[in-house]
Amino acid sequence: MKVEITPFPLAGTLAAMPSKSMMHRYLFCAALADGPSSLVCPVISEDMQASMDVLAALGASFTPTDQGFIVTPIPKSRTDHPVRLDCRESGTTCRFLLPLVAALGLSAEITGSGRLPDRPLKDLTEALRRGGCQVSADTLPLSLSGAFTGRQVTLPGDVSSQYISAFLLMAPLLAEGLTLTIEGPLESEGYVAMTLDAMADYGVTVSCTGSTYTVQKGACYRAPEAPITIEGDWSNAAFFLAAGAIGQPVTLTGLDLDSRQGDRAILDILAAFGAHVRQDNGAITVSPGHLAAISLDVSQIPDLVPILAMVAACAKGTTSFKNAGRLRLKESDRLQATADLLSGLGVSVQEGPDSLQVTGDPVTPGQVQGHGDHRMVMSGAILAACAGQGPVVIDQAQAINKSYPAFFDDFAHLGGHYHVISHRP
Ligand SMILES: O=C(O)C1=C[C@@H](OP(=O)(O)O)[C@@H](O)[C@H](O)C1
Ligand SMILES: C=C(OP(=O)(O)O)C(=O)O
Repeated sequence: MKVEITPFPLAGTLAAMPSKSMMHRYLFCAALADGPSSLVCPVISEDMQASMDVLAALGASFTPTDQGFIVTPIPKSRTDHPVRLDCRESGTTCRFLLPLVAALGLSAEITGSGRLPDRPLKDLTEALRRGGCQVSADTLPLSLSGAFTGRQVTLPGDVSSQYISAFLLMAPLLAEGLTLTIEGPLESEGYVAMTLDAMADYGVTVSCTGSTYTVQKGACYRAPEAPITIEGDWSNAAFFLAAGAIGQPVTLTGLDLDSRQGDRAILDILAAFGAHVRQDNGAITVSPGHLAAISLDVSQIPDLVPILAMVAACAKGTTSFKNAGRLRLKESDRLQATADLLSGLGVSVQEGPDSLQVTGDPVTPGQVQGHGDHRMVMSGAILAACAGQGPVVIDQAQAINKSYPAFFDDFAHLGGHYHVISHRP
């Protein structure tokens, strides 16, 4: 899909959509629980659906309710036939799935699409092999068989936190429990905290000493009686909060200020740029200020970088993003894609191996690539609407469905002007 954005600042109030990352975690916990549980999540993105589909292929079932689903867990007795599991483009689904299949002792063919087959899995596949599994390759597609019999795992902290979340999530299925040690600094730490929170809501306590996590023998996921409501998504709310910083005031509701989501840092960062941030009875309003360049270490907040780079394009001076190397491992090479998008719209940008420097400049009209990446499309749309000086065309805009299917509806709700030029992917 190709869309054309005509400049017109966004303004008004919006409800945050449910967190994709939290939903993935609750889906996996619910699918492994000792009975059915209810998840309240009124909007389902493609990535959430990918997790639901692979869990359904393993035997879980999802019965729609008014606002979400009752999840009936994977039965204890399962077929031994190899299953085919398609993770589509969802890195979280894929990383969470591999150790789960191994813990269940199943055989599976695991596939993915888009950029997922190019994204790294090696530390995960090697850990599984050390635990006794057979894994045919270190990227998708791959086949996996043999039960995981390891009792301890060591994983790097600086490639993907999803590896760590994945082994923690499967640990309660192991008869002897699991000790997981993280080597080196832990990046994207908030995502591991989110995993621990979801596990705790399903009755599993993980102890942590320094960089070692332990799930004790006998741990077991217990279905909570009360429905679990998936909290608002800070990573996606960030697009519209940023619109508030560079255009006109925007208010978001449904976000938890005490959330474990690392991307709630968007508020402090926008304030550091010079935007005005106000909280009032759970509603968060961001209004423009005199934006000036800042310097950011983004090792804990990789998903915020594309939209923050758009804010930087509207700030006086040169903003630098450092420790951004893992952005190259996402749905696109997001450092290159961000640099391409900004330079395509006349903004000065310098890309380093793991850094980006963006200088505030007028945003010219133009045609840019969405790189098949939801966060690139949404970033480009916000910049074009709030700071553009003429129409901006973005291709592959259907990528938004990966995390935020209602993005353009919400964009229009806030007054944004877009029209679809072509429906072809
Ligand atoms: O666990 C998760 O839900 C995620 C972890 C992060 O990945 P990395 O830890 O690989 O950086 C983040 O970028 C991704 O969008 C979602
Ligand atoms: C990187 C992302 O997700 P995943 O790793 O699950 O594909 C994302 O949503 O930006």
